[in-house]
Amino acid sequence: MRDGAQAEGVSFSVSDKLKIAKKLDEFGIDYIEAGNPGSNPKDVEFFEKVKDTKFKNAKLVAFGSTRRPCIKPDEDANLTALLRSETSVVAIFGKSWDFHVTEVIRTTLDENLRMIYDSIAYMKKHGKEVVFDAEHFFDGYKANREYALKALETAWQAGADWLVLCDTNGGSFPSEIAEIVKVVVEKFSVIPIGIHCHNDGGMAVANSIVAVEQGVVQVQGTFNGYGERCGNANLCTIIPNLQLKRNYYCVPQQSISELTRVSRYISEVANLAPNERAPYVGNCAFAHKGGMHIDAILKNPATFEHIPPESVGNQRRILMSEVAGRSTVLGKIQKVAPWVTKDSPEVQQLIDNLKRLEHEGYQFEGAESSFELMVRKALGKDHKFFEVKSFRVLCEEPWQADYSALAVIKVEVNKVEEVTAAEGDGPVNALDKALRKALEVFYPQLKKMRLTDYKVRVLDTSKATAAKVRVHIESTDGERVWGTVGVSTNIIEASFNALIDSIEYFLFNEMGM
Ligand SMILES: CC(=O)SCCNC(=O)CCNC(=O)[C@H](O)C(C)(C)COP(=O)(O)OP(=O)(O)OC[C@H]1O[C@@H](n2cnc3c(N)ncnc32)[C@H](O)[C@@H]1OP(=O)(O)O
Ligand SMILES: CC(=O)C(=O)O
Repeated sequence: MRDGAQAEGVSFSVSDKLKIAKKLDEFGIDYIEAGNPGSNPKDVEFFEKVKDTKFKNAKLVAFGSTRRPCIKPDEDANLTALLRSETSVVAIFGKSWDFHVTEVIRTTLDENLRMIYDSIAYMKKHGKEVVFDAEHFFDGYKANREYALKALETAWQAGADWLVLCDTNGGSFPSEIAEIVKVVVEKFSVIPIGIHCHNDGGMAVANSIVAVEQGVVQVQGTFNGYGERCGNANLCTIIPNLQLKRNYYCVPQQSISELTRVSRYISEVANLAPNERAPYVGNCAFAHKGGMHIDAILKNPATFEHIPPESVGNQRRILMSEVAGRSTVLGKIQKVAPWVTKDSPEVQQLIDNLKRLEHEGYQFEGAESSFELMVRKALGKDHKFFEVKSFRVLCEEPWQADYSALAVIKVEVNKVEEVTAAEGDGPVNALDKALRKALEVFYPQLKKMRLTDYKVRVLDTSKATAAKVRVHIESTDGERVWGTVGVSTNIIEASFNALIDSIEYFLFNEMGM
């Protein structure tokens, strides 16, 4: 929570932090580095408020630096703030790279060692469990091995309970990490060692895992890999890798199946879109698109899945597209016509249609309801709920009216006509409102349905404003979510077709057809 909050775009409130801390505790995280009380009043308030919370598993950790040069620990504002936070554990970060001592702190190498010693000894005197984060340890070791090891030794002599090796700039390779961690684990065999990796070279997860293989017993990371610059080691990848594949105990076994839920909860609280392609927990992690993959998955999921998705609380998804085969569409077709088999001629005909339409610009991935309606039409299982006899959309200059567009529509249901008009914030919005208003006269249940997403993609940009566009609409009735698609050179027509599909799909489901 401390390093995660250093990510660009993340700004947790105190109540966000309290919620996340509880969630991490329930999940089974052992240590939660919850904030930096010497940094800002929000973290001070968090540590004040969290005092009333009982945690089942986790120990809360307050984080801060060694004392400033040439002062006593009890004169240091940051160390005072750490004590005031009243956590049983504190993490003290200190310099272990000589270059940082002279360039950043601008003090002597000896004074930096005294800063490490004094700060840790002071915390120990106050009864704290102390984690020493050796900042830039790997770069420091490569530049001046003797000094980097001296920083660790000083922390140990001062009474640190943990020595944590940080790849602060995130540029190390797994082979380097493995080699250096091996030396440290052998040299400091009496004290537990931890690892803290940043992801600037895209190797934070691999670097953390090789460190564990060399004997470290604490991995510092963040959920979803949030953190400074390219982020920290992603615990949503490290935990299942270690626990499911290497039999290390990280969290209670039943928590592993909560991993996807916790990852998405934290992205929700952080107000960041979840990473679709994240290993294990991403929406695409078990999404199969290639026809041959899908055929194999349906025969035996282990053919194209490294673990069962449900073991981390994720789910398998089968995507509809131009690279689909008959096995992909069979399930959708059987929903409408259960007697159809993979070898039925209708299946080949529908897959040919799908590929032709994708070539024309449709994309059925995420718009599978439009495909289902196409199946109904092809198999004669269609139903005409309504007919749109005509519509007209008028656009006005927005600065001359509250609404910028007006739509008039005439629909017919069971030979009864209804004409309505509606204003909207643009032509598509006006058309959507007018269509619903007219249809709600016959189908009041449409009041439950609403649009949740509307996306337009220009397909052939070289034709500029004459280009074909694809419109994707996502709708919900509060319980289900479904997607539909429309393609045309006219954006209103493309939107209209996607809207009509969305309403028809809803009505089929409402009527249980
Ligand atoms: C690798 C990491 O992620 S470590 C954690 C980094 N996190 C953060 O920086 C977020 C929290 N930081 C802050 O809120 C602020 O930087 C504060 C409150 C801690 C300090 O603010 P300021 O006193 O205004 O200093 P400023 O941020 O400009 O500079 C950092 C100071 O910390 C000093 N410093 C850096 N590392 C250490 C260390 N390990 N031990 C002691 N002092 C250190 C620097 O030398 C510099 O001191 P100087 O002003 O005498 O040159
Ligand atoms: C301590 C810390 O956050 C780092 O070295 O990256």
